[in-house]
Amino acid sequence: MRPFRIHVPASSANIGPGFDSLGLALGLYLTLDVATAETREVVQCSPHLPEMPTGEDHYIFQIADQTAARWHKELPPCKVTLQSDIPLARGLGSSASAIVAGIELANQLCKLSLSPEDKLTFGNEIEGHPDNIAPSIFGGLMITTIAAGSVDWIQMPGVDADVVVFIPDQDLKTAAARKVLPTTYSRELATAGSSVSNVFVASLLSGNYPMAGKMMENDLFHEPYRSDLIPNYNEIRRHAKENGAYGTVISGAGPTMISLFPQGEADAIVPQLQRTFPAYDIKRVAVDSKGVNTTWG
Ligand SMILES: Nc1ncnc2c1ncn2[C@@H]1O[C@H](COP(=O)(O)OP(=O)(O)OP(=O)(O)O)[C@@H](O)[C@H]1O
Ligand SMILES: N[C@@H](CCO)C(=O)O
Repeated sequence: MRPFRIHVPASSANIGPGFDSLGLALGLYLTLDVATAETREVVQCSPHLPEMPTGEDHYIFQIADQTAARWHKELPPCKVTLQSDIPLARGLGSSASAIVAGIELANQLCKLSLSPEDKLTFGNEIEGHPDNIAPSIFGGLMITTIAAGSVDWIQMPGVDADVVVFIPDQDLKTAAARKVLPTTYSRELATAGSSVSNVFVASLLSGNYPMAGKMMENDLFHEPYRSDLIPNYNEIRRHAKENGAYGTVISGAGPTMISLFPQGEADAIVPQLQRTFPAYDIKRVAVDSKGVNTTWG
């Protein structure tokens, strides 16, 4: 087998009112270098990948095994060297990137010829919602739903804005951040919340970013319940707005926050934001437009 490399982008889900539906692929990557070996082995070379099982039990191998089994194949042994720019449990889709990596690993090793739709459907079954899985597979801005009985999606190439992330030095597991959400919403709230989401997506499509920013900051489905879990939630939103941001929201389930700024303006503003919030890693990140990508050595 020729060695190969799998590149999977990070993602930011929800983007405010698009709870469990919207996700943007980001130019931070989980990278797997895969080579022939007698037994399974994982070598991790990144501070973002802390203590984890390095053999049979590694999460990515578990997903690859499930994928192979689903298509009636067995995963052959291999050595995987992992590198990652994606901090774990920060709201940047690390779990989805690991799931997509496992699916793609099985796809290549077992020659499954999976389509992007196959990967999305299976990845969504594992993660339970498609808003991180879809951008990690396709790239760009993904608008998804599972409400019509399948995973249906529309892809936009990206956003005409600069994306800035505020990554705190603490984690928040998605499961914990989902526990604080209501199990049901009234018709009044669901109507209002989905109307905000409708206007948000329409604003992005029509290029009305001031309106998009206003809608971003008016989510009714998750942000009001999670804001107390997010350090400096109000301060970051206010400060970003004072410095020209269209809008700032929780990235995924948090605790990272993400802002959209007018295109070309973020690089000048980031140093000032970093001085105000020194405990954070604040940076402009590109939007990834390719999604999961395999290259052969
Ligand atoms: N590269 C990886 N290898 C193995 N396990 C991983 C990897 N990346 C993520 N995980 C698992 O996923 C968990 C984090 O998933 P979680 O859904 O809580 O956060 P997230 O995906 O980073 O954030 P969000 O879903 O809000 O964007 C980690 O604690 C770890 O168990
Ligand atoms: N839509 C998900 C994204 C994080 O996995 C949530 O907000 O819980």
